Amino acid sequence: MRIASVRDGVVPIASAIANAYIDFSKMTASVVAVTVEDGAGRSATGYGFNSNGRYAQPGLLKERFIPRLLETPENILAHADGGLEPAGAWASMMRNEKPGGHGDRSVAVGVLDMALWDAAAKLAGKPLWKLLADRYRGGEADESAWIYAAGGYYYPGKGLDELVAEMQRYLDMGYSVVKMKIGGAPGTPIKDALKLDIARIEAVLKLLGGDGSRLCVDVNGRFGLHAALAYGAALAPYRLRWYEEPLDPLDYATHATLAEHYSAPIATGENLFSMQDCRNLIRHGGLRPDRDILQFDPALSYGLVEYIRTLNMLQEHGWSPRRCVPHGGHQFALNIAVGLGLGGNESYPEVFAPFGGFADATPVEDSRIRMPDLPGIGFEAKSALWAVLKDL
Ligand SMILES: O=C([O-])CC(=O)C(=O)O
Ligand SMILES: [Mg+2]
Repeated sequence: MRIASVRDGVVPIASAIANAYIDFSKMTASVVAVTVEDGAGRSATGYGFNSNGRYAQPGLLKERFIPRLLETPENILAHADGGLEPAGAWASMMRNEKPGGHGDRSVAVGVLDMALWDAAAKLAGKPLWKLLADRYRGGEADESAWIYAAGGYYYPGKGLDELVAEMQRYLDMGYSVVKMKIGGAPGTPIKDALKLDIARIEAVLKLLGGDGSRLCVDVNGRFGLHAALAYGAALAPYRLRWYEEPLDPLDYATHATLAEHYSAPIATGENLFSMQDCRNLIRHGGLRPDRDILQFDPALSYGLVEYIRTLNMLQEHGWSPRRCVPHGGHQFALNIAVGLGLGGNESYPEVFAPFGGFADATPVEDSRIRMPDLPGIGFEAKSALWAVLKDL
C-alpha cells in the first residue's frame, strides 16, 4: 500500500450570506485528490475538501502535510482487512507537530483524511458507510440518516416574507426540521436583536404549525453570558429543537452556567477541532448527555481518524454517538452518521454549493435520507460537486 500522488487546489465558496459572526464574501475551500496503490495492481483516487467556515489551507497543505503524507512508510498503511488504514497516514502527517493549539492545521489534515477514507472505501469496492459499519460496528449500518435543513441566513434585503418562503422551500423538499440564524441582524445591537429575532422565530414557527421541536436556532458563538441568558429566557417557552452555539465555543464555564438556566437542548461543537478540545467541553461545559447535541465536524477537525478518537472519548464519558449531529452538510459526515450510528447530519439545501448537499438521486423524506450504494464517499454521484473535483 502506497500513497502514489497528491494534488490540491483552492476553490471559492463565496456568497452574500452572513451569520451573527461572519459573512461569507471571501470564503474558500481546499480540494485535494489522493491516489493510493495497493501493491496488488489496484489503485484508487480519493477526494477531500474542507467544509464552510474555515478557509482553504494551501500553505499548510503544500509545506507540511502533503510532503509528509507522501513520505508515509508503506507498512503502516495496511489495515488487517487487507485495505487501506488511514490512521497510518494520519500519524505520518502529524509527525513533529506539538500537541495543543489546533488552529487551521486540523482543517488541512481533515481535507487529506477525507480523501484517504474515500480511497479506502473505493479500494474495498464499498460505500464508506458500509466500510465503517464493517470495520467498527460488526457490519451493522443505519438504513437512513436524520437530516435537517440549515439556512435562515442574513442576506441583503431579506425580510420575514423571504425567510418564511425559504423555510417553505425546505419543507417542500421533504425536510421537517429547519434551522435559522439568530443574534446577528446586521448592524443591530444585541438588545434590539432579541425583539427582531422573536418576530423571525414566530414567523417560522407559524409555518411549522407552532411546533418548536421542528426549529433550531444558531447564534454562531456571538453572545456573552448575559445575552445568552437573556435570549435563553425568551426562547425557553418555545421549546425549540436546539439553541446552537450561544457562546464562545472554547468558553466552557459559561456553557455550564447557561445549562443551569436553560433546560431545553443546547447544541455546540462545530468549532472544536480536536478530541482534547471536545473532551474539555464534555468535562467542563455542563452539557447534558440526555438532550444536548454535539456538532464536531470531521472535515474541520483532523478528519475521521480523530473523530473516532472523539467518539471513543464520548463513550468513556457516558455519551452516546446518537448525540452527535455533525456540522458541515457534506457527504463525508453523512456516511459517518449512517456507518457509525450518529444522531444525524446537517444539510444545506440552498447554501455552500457545491460542497453542501448529498448525492443527486437521494430524495429527502420526512427529514431522512438513504445512502447510494456506490464505492467511496459518493462524490461522483453529486454532479455539481464532481464537476469541481474531477478537474484536480
Ligand atoms: O454559518 C455557519 O458558519 C455554519 C453554521 O454555523 C452551521 O452550519 O451550523
Ligand atoms: Mg452552526
